[in-house]
Amino acid sequence: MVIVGAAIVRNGQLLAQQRAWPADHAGQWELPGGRVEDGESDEAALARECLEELDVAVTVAGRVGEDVPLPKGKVLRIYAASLVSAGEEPRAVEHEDVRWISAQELDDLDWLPADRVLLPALHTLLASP
Ligand SMILES: Nc1nc2c([nH]c(=O)n2[C@H]2C[C@H](O)[C@@H](COP(=O)(O)OP(=O)(O)OP(=O)(O)O)O2)c(=O)[nH]1
Repeated sequence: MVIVGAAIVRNGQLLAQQRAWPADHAGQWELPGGRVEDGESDEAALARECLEELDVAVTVAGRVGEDVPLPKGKVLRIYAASLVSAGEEPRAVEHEDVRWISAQELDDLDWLPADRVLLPALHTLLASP
């Protein structure tokens, strides 16, 4: 099963969201996203999840890093993305918090373990023009 995540970048900053649940992951940070449903493309799943979780429309671009294995045979797959309307402010619909993160702050966040594996690729993404 594929879990897709969106690396949404605006003005050199990455959008991260803080989990409100389950208890053992509450407070930890992740990228917006979720499970790809049957018959759904990765891109469509990302667009749907960003609308549900952040109430924003996104444009999905290329892959970021490699698939990261998750427990129970799942994989985490990240795509670069951008807001359709750059001025629109994402809001935490079902999360504790949502925040724009600079490259300097990236390593200091308490990321979910799989996301930590992707930090080098996320640094590369933020460094690219
Ligand atoms: N969305 C997201 N999930 C992540 C990331 N890193 C990571 O390990 N995960 C894990 C946490 C969860 O076990 C799983 C995604 O679950 P989810 O609860 O966000 O997805 P979902 O809404 O589609 O799941 P569900 O309610 O259908 O069970 O992937 C990440 O960066 N973003």
